[in-house]
Amino acid sequence: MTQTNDVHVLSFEPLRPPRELLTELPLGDHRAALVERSRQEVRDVLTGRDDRLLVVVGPCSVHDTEAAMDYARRLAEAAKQHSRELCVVMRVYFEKPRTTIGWKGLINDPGLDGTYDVHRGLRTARALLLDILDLGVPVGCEFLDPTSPQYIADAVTWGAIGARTIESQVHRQLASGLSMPVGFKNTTDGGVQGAIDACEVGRNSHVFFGVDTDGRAAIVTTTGNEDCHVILRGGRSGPNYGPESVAATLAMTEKAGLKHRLVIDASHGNSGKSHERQAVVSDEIAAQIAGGQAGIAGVMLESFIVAGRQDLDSGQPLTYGQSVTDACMSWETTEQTLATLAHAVTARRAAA
Ligand SMILES: O=C[C@H](O)[C@H](O)COP(=O)(O)O
Ligand SMILES: C=C(OP(=O)(O)O)C(=O)O
Repeated sequence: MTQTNDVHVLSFEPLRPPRELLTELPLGDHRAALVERSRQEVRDVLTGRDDRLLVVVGPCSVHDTEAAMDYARRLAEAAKQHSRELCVVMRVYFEKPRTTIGWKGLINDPGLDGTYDVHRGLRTARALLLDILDLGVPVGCEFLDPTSPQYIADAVTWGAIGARTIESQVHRQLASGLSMPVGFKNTTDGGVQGAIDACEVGRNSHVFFGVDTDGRAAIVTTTGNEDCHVILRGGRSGPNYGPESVAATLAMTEKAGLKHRLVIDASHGNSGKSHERQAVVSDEIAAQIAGGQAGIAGVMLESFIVAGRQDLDSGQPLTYGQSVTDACMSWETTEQTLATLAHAVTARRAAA
C-alpha cells in the first residue's frame, strides 16, 4: 500500500515521561520556596507594587554548564549587592529559536555536535537549574517547544516567548498555562501590537493539545495567566527602547487594559546584536529610569564571562565563558551596568 503518512519522518524515539525526571531530580521544598517567592517579587515589580527594577541577565544561551555556574556565582554576589534596587533573575536559555538554521540549544543538542541526545539535554538542563537555585539565584527561560516545560518549568521564575513565536497560537496558549510571569517580545519586524495581542490571548483560558506530567498526549485546559507582559526588543524597523517608543507602548498597553509595566531588552534589535552597543543602550534606559520613567519595570541583558561571541563550527577550541549564539557583554561590563541601573532606581525613587 502507498505510504501517505510520516513520509518525511526518519524515526520516532519515545521521550521519557517528565515525571521520571522530576522524581530523579526533585525541586524540593527549599528551592520551591525560592521559586514561589521570586515569582511573587517579579509580579510585584511588573505591577509597580515593588519599585525595584527586574533585571533578566545572563548568557544568550547555555552551552557549558561549568561556565554557567561560574557566571551564576558571580551574579549571586552582584544580586545581593543590589538587592534593594534590583530584582535579579538569571537568563538560563536552553532553547534557541533560529532565524534560519543553527544550533538549537542545550536541550536539543547538548553535545553541540549534531548528536541530538535530547534525554541528556533535558537532564543536564534540569540539573543546572537546580544548582543555580541552590545559589539563591532565580532563573528565567524562553519556552520554545510546547512539550519541554513539563521537564523544567517548576524551577523557573520568569518565562519569555520570543520574537519569532509570539504570533503563534500554540505559544500564546502555552503561556496561558505557565505558572510564572511570561514576557512576550515584540515581533522581529519591530511590531508591538502582536505582543499586546499575545498578552490578551495568554491572559485567557484555553483548551488545546499538550502533554501531561506522565508524558501522555492530553487535552489541556488552562486558567489563563494574569502575568503576561510586553518586552521591547527592537526589530528590523529599528530600536524601540527610546522615550517615544516607551511612551507609545505604554499608551497601547493601557488601552489594551494590561496592568503590567514594560520590560526592555537592551540586546537583539535594540543593540543590532552588538555587545558594545548593548552597554550604551542599557545606560540610555537607565537615564530614562533615573529621569522618573515609571513605566519601565525591567531590563534584559545578554551577558556572559567573556565579551563577544564565537562560532561553534570554527574548528578552534571554544573560548571558556563566551557565547556561541548572540554576542554578550563581559562580566566586567555587566557589573558596571548593574551598578548604573541600581543608581537609576535610587534616582527614580527619590523623584517619586
Ligand atoms: O538570541 C538569539 C538569537 O537572536 C536568535 O535565537 C536568532 O539567532 P540567529 O539569527 O543567529 O539564528
Ligand atoms: C531569541 C531571543 O530573543 P528574540 O526572540 O528577541 O530574538 C533571546 O532572547 O534569546
